Amino acid sequence: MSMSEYVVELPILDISQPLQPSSLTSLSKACKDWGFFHIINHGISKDLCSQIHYLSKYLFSLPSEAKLKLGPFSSIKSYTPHFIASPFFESLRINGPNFYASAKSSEDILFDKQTSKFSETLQEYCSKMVDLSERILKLVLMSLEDGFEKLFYDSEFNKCHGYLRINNYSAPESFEDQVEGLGMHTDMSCITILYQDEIGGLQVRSHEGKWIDISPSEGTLVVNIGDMMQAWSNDKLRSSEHRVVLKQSVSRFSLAFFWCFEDEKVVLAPDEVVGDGNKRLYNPFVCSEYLKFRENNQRGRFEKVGYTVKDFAGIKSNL
Ligand SMILES: O=C(O)CCC(=O)C(=O)O
Ligand SMILES: [Fe+2]
Repeated sequence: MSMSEYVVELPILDISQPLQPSSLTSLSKACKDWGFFHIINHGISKDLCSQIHYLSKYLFSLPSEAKLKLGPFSSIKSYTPHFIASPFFESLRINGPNFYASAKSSEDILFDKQTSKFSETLQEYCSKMVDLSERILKLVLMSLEDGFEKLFYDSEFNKCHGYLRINNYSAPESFEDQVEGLGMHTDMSCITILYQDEIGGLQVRSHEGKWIDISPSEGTLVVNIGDMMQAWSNDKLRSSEHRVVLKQSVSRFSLAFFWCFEDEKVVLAPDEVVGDGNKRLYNPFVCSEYLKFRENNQRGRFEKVGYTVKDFAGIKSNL
């Protein structure tokens, strides 16, 4: 077996300029095979990411009692403490469309009304993410077939909304080589845009079940396809299982922006997307029903996610 079987070259799209046909071809292949690709020249400065990292570090360093005022059993529910996703993972959620207001309601509870740039900074980051999500989604549609972005963006994706998860991974002390910071899962979004710090540890699962590193690279953001797009595209786009592994004594930080269909959306691949003579692989389903399904299957289990959109809405005779 040669080493090359373990290495994957994901395309790096320069999204500051129109994509060349060859870039569209590699985008289309990456979305089908891996559901992951990279973007550069995206307009998110290193400084903005460092600022959020710095402000978040302070936030996560607060005592648990303070953080637990933000959830999961409080009315605001923006905080996910350790031992829900994994012993090493905690996160804060910022909801759109008014990201400022969402960040501010967490900030006011945590920071005792003292002024910080937390909400302003997150508003800036998230509004840029909204803009990026729209542009990237159009490129993904275009990669399915030229013209699909015009045919489907406004009719199918105009009510999409976004939310950000600020992910903080604490350093494992254990002497095992690999500890899961976030177990294997698929994202429930249409697409996810991820900033990861320089530590690494994000891995995507190949069709054969091998874990492949998605290494960080400065100035690069990771984009991945979520379950909603997998179902909507009738499996022409892949929502891959991925996870985060941690190194001993090293903490890690990431920002995951999820761009999603509205809750009441009925997800159904259009005929043009399924294509003549192809079988439809999913029954239509309401977005919020799938979110509920995942929540119920996930609660209290941090080792594995076992259930995806295939289990929920996949047409059984095709499985
Ligand atoms: O922290 C990361 O790099 C990945 C996070 C992730 O997959 C998620 O939040 O869904
Ligand atoms: Fe994820």
